Amino acid sequence: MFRRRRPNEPPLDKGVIPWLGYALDFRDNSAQFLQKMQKKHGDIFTAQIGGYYFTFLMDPLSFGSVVKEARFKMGFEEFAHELVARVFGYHNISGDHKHLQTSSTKYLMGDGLLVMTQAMMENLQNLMLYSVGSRQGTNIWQQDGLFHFSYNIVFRAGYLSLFGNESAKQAGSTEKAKEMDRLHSEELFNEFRKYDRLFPRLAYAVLPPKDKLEAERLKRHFWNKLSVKNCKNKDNISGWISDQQKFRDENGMPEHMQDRFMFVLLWASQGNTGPSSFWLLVYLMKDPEAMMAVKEEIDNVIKSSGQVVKPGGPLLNLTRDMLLKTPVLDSAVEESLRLTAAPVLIRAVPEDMNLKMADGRSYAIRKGDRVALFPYVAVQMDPEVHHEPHVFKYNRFLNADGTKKVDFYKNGKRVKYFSMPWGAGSTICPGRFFAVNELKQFVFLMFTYFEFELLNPEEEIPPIDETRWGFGSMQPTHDITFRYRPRL
Ligand code: HEM
Repeated sequence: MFRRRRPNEPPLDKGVIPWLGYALDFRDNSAQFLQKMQKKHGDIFTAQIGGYYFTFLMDPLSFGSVVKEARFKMGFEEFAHELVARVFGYHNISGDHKHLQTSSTKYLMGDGLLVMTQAMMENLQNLMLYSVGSRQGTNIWQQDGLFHFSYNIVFRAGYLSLFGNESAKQAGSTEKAKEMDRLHSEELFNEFRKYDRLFPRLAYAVLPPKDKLEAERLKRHFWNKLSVKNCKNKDNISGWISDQQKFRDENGMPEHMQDRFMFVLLWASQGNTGPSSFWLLVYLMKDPEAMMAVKEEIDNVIKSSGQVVKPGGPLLNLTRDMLLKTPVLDSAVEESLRLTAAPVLIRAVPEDMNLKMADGRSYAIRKGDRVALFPYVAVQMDPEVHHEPHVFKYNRFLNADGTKKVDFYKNGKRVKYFSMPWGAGSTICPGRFFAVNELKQFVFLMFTYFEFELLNPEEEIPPIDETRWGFGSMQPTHDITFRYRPRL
């Protein structure tokens, strides 16, 4: 209450409500709140939010001094453990964050990614090609919400690829096991969406009692469904999941706590990619030139792999190698993430320290405070860095010679962190290569196997739901209807 700004500290704004400070403004619309504060105080300021003092750094040229500062690492872990305990009921053991990183490098990148790409392909094909009946020779138009459709398919395929398939032996046959995969992943998705809707208010600890009970019920549902015991009966469990279980088991973690961790992993791995696949598709569908460029690239990649996808023929074998030959699609993916992925990066300050800005200014930051970056406002929407930042330009991240564009400037200086959908530094999303792969596989299959269009081509892209800023991929306020039918 008595805190005053000291010499060399950033501008301090405590708000008018004691202790709470700006908690409500931040919760209701973090982006708008930060834009207002940036206008009032400039590119660094300290705001009181729910009893904590957060120093927001809004100058992207200075992001390196937060992202690369080793002293923030410990602070982040403490903060993350607290949040995970509150929202998921999971209590960590020593070394488990480090192990998650090592295991993610092994199973979600490099050679591990080859295995995951194959698994994802098989699961996507099981869900997408079966559900439209293309194998049954029908080609009638079907209608769905594009957000629901994309999230549903990408969530379920991602979940099955990581957590494993029904055992063919127990099911009696491979076909029966595939059918069971389709049914139970659908059920899991429906329950997940209920939790997903409660999530922002759960994270801010503002759920009314009835919803709190529902969140508790859902958590238990997932602990049970994803339990180590149930996992043991699955086929094709990914190394990522089995390695996490093995590590915790060997380090004496009780089984019920391991079950809880499985839900943390489901959340981290499936909460963002589905919504992102929706934004990618909807932006492409509203931009005929982008649509054509991506379609042409996909057709060429398939053609040069020597495959012909035709009715009754073999399914498309989309390899990791093929997915590496798509600069246009890569740029479209990056652009849609720039527009719709909006994490807040928070670091706890372990000791009094100085934060150096790119222009030479230096600010004193107090022990116990938090430092935060919100790249969405600070850089992804900065018109100086990204011309017409609200417009989807599928080739924004493409040079004229077809290589990836990485040169973006502010005040004549090169901006290293020009878009940060994955966070950065020691906590950067370890699933990012797998996630981009998933998005591209989904788009490849949509373009290869289906005709699809918005039911009303004039309908605007739905706006972003402003209550979810800070949690990763944003979601739309409402769905948009589209129709699709098999090409083959
Ligand atoms: C479009 C999809 C995705 C987006 C936008 C996304 C974004 C993020 C962000 C912003 C963070 C926090 C970074 C930070 O605080 O600095 C994160 C963490 C994480 N993500 Fe992702 N992610 C996506 C997909 C995935 C997938 C598919 C997986 C796994 C298969 C995954 C696994 C994780 C894990 C385990 C963490 C925690 C890392 C840690 O604590 O060090 N993510 N993700």
